[in-house]
Amino acid sequence: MICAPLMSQSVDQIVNDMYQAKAQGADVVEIRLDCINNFQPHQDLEIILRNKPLPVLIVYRPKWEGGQYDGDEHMRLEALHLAKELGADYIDLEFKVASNLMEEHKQNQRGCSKVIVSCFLDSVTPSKEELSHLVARMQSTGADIIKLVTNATNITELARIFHLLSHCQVPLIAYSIGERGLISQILNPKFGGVLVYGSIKGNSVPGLPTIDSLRHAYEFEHINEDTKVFGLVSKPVSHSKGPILHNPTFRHVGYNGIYVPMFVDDLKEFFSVYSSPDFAGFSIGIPYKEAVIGFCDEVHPLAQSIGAVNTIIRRPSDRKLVGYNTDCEAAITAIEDALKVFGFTNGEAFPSPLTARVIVFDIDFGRAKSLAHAVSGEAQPFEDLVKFQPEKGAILANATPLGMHPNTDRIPVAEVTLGDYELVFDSVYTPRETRLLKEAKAAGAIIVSGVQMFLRQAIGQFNLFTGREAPEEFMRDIVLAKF
Ligand SMILES: O=C1C[C@@](O)(C(=O)O)C[C@@H](O)[C@@H]1O
Repeated sequence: MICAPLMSQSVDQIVNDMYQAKAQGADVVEIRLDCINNFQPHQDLEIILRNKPLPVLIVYRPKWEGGQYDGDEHMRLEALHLAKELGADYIDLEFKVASNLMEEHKQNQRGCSKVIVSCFLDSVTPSKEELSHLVARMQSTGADIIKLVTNATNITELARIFHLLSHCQVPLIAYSIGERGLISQILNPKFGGVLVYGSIKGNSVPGLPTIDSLRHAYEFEHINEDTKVFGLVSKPVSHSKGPILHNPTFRHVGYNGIYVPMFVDDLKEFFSVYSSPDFAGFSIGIPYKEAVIGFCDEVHPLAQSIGAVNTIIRRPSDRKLVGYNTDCEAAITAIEDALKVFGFTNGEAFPSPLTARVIVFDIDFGRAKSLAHAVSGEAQPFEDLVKFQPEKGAILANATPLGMHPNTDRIPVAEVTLGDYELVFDSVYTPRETRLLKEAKAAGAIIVSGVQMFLRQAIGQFNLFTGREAPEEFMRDIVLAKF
């Protein structure tokens, strides 16, 4: 189930939000009474519960547990009792007070709300043993459902939450908030969680995905214990459009897979913790494409010669991590295809753009030299790029993240020279048309967006991930419609 937390300050707005949550695909709404201005328990609860279009979970969070209520504790608990009497489907009791209150709750026969005993740990996720002790203590309160939330500082902590979810005997809501915690929410149904939180549009709650992304980008309802997990290992990772391309494509071909963003701080720790066959493959993004080679058991010769891996699969026969590079062909064919469209082939076999004279600029001159050496080109100092005058008809390729969201006003070369390029290619794909491409188009150059490369590298990845032929037209249509 997806639960929408509603934190509006007025009761009218809450009623409105409940309907929106339903329309967007929530199964339950959580009403945060502590966020309501001048809250009048009887009157406000009656309006909310009389108008509920979905099951309602009532939370009245005190300041000592991260909420906004700092009034009298007795009145707070009274309001929760009242919510029960007035027909709340669930009420949330903080673990710190739950043991004293559960007896009272059980004896109070009015209303039939289920009780969620909750605990928020604003710290590193505890060890497996500590977590299971904590859950056992929470369970002993007599809770119907247990809720445990942590604030992960590293994606590897989430494995402990997955372990807890798959071994717990009582209904459990468990996840971690924040960018590093995101996959604990998305993958919840795979490991047996009963409920995750998703915010309604325009009302985003820090650290939570939106209902829309759970329903549409991740197609949450299709995830089950057999779902194979694929992820983009990167830092940062939230800009990636991989999920909105790979997930619908998995569904389209009937493959039980899910593709998620993985905010990774430490490759070594990551690969040692997520070593089960459930984690079947990875895209590798900035800044790890070179370093990740050291964690592959085998590397395809092309990727080896490039010195960069952007795709890893865990080979099912022996679980070995095998690294590939789908970026290289994607970049070259994106440029070649654009040149063909503009009639540069004359019906003859078209030579690769890389057969031309290659000049390499890099802020690290040593790296520029070694790349230039590998492609029989020449390196020039980065400082000279601003005054670099290309030959007429040259191709410019930006292979750096410069101009990528959020620093979209950056441009790597002097604008006055852009008119001298026949074609300008940008490997950046967020935004679709970078400032470099806009200026190049205005100067009359053919432009090739990083989206073209992104699509082609993703097609290559899909083939490797699934062992099936990627539905290229389908993927192209998604890119056209959604990017
Ligand atoms: O460079 C890219 C883009 C990417 O990092 C992403 O943003 O989804 C995914 C990588 O596989 C690919 O090589």
